[in-house]
Amino acid sequence: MEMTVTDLAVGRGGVPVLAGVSFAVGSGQALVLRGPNGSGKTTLLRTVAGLQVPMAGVVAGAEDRIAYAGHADGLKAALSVAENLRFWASVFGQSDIAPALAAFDLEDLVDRPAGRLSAGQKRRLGLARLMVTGRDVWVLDEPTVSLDAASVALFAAAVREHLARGGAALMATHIELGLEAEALDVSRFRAAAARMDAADEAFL
Ligand SMILES: Nc1ncnc2c1ncn2[C@@H]1O[C@H](COP(=O)(O)OP(=O)(O)OP(=O)(O)O)[C@@H](O)[C@H]1O
Repeated sequence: MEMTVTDLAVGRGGVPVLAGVSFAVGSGQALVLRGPNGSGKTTLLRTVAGLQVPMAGVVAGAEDRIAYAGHADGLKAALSVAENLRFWASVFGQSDIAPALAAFDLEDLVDRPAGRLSAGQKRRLGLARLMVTGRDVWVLDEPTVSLDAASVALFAAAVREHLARGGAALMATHIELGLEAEALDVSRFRAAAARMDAADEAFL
């Protein structure tokens, strides 16, 4: 399994943000996107995950294989931790939620409604959902936001396990996860229109 991104151009509100982006992520590999705030990491991840249409280029090899976790947790507040995970497992045709509960230290919280979890607990539940999708390619936008050091370590272990099983991960993060991951700075793909904007600002 390999996801290839070829000459991709992505934008927000019709304005090009990145252009000419090419990379590949295969089984057992992680690629970390770097770049300053506003450089286009979220826009790129959303496009790769199929949540928005590319302005040009192709994403191949990942059809129906991507599990996306973005800034919004997307949890159902009235459902318990276990019910949230069971719901997502059923959507993806899976049934076993026990490994996900264990991996993200959620076993003591199974019956608590998601709406009454702390921010870090919500994030752990949001990430645990990745494990019940059964999908190969995890596309993650700032997955460690709100996580304490112990939870970051749980997350890193879950990613490592996913890679060891032949999965792949593409993520934007400013945190060092201790993974053997390649890094790609998206700044070098900044689109021409975005550069023009910056130049205009500089002259004001
Ligand atoms: N909803 C939107 N409509 C129009 N422009 C947007 C929208 N969201 C973001 N942008 C702009 O698109 C550009 C890229 O934003 P993006 O969120 O992809 O960057 P990022 O690298 O993920 O930033 P951060 O590190 O702050 O999360 C920025 O200039 C931003 O202002």
